[in-house]
Amino acid sequence: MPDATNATAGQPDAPVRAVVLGSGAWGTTFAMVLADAGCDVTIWGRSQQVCDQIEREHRNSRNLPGIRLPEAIRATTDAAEALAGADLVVVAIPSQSARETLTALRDDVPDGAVVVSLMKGVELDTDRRMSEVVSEALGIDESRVVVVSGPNLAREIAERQPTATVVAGTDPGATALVARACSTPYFRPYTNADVVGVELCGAVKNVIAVAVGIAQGCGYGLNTTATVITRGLVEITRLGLALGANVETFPGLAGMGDLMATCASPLSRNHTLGKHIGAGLTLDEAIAATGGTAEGVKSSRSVLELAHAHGVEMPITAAVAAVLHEGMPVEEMAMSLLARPKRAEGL
Ligand SMILES: NC(=O)c1ccc[n+]([C@@H]2O[C@H](COP(=O)([O-])OP(=O)(O)OC[C@H]3O[C@@H](n4cnc5c(N)ncnc54)[C@H](O)[C@@H]3O)[C@@H](O)[C@H]2O)c1
Ligand SMILES: O=P(O)(O)OC[C@H](O)CO
Repeated sequence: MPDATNATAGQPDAPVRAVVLGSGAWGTTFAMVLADAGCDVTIWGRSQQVCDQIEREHRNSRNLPGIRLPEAIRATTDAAEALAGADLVVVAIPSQSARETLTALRDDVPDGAVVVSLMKGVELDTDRRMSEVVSEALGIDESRVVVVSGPNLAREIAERQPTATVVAGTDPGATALVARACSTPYFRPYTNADVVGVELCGAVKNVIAVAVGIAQGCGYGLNTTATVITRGLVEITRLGLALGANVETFPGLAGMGDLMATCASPLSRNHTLGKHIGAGLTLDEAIAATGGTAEGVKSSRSVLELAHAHGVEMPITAAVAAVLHEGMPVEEMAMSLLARPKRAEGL
C-alpha cells in the first residue's frame, strides 16, 4: 500500500492518525480508503450498534451491506477518545448538521490537526459553504480545512472500483498531506487550490441530479437528461465564477465528473429521490423511499439564496426548489424551463 506517513509533521515513520466523524456510507467508505492508504483510522459514530459492528465484525451492514472493512479500523461513540492525537479530522455527516455537531466537538479537535470536509451542501440560512462552516464551528483558519470531492459514489469505492477525486485546499502542505493520506491503488487524488469551485460543484450537482431524476421519473429520455446535465453545468459555472472560482474547475472531476456520476447512477440518493418525485411521490414519501442523505433537497434552497445574493440566474435550481418546496407540479417543471426567453448558448 502507498505511504501515508506524517512526513510534514516531522515524524517520517509515524502513520497519519485519522478520525472520521460519521459512520454513514461515505464516512465508512472513506475510512476504508484511508486505512488502505496506510493511515491509522478511527470512526466516530452516533450509533453504538454500528460502531460495535465495525469493531467486532468489520462490517457496517446498515450503510454498506456486504462490504468487508479493514480490520484495523476502529470505531467509537466517544468523540474525545477518538479525536485525541488526531492529525486528520474528516467530517462526513449531513451538511445541515455540521455546524451544531462540530461546535460541540470544538474543544476535542487537536491544535494543528488538518480538517477534511467530505460534505456536499450549502448551509441553510447562512448560505455558507461547508469549509466555511467547519472553520467557523471549530474556530480554525480556513487554510486548515481541506475539501475532498469528485465522482465518488460510496458503494463503488467500497468495492474498490477505480476512481479519482479532487483534494482542494489553500494550504499546499495540508492539501498534500490529505492527498497522500487517501491515495490507494483504486483511489487517485488530484490536488486543486480552488476550494470555492470544488465545493460549489459538489453541492449544486446534487440539485441538478434531483432535476435529472425528476425528468426520468416523468418518463423523459436521454435528450432531456443531456439537456439538464449540460445546462446544469452552466448554472454551476455561472455561480462559481460569480463567487471567484477558477473556470478550469468546472469541466474537471469535481464538476463535470461528479455531475455525470450522480446524474447517471441509480446509487445516487439525489437522483433516486428526484425519480420518486417525478413518479408522483410527495417529498416526505420520496425521502423515506430514498434512505440516506439526499443533500440536494435542502441545498436547492440555500444554493438559490446564494444565487440571488450574487445576481446569478439558476433556472434549473429554481425549478427544483419550486417543485420540492413550493408545490409546483412536476408536469409544469419542463414547461417553466423551456418557455423562458430565448438566448444564445453559453454562460
Ligand atoms: N454516499 C456517498 O456516495 C457520498 C459521496 C461523496 C460525498 N458524500 C457526502 O458526504 C456527506 C455524508 O454522506 P453519507 O453518504 O455518509 O450520508 P449517510 O446518510 O449515509 O450518513 C450520515 C451519517 O451522519 C450521521 N449523522 C447525522 N446527523 C448527525 C449529527 N447531527 N451528528 C453526528 N452524526 C450525524 C448519521 O447517523 C450517519 O451515520 C454528505 O454531505 C454527502 O453529500 C456522500
Ligand atoms: O448519493 P448522492 O446523490 O449523495 O451522491 C453521492 C456522491 O456525491 C457522488 O459523487
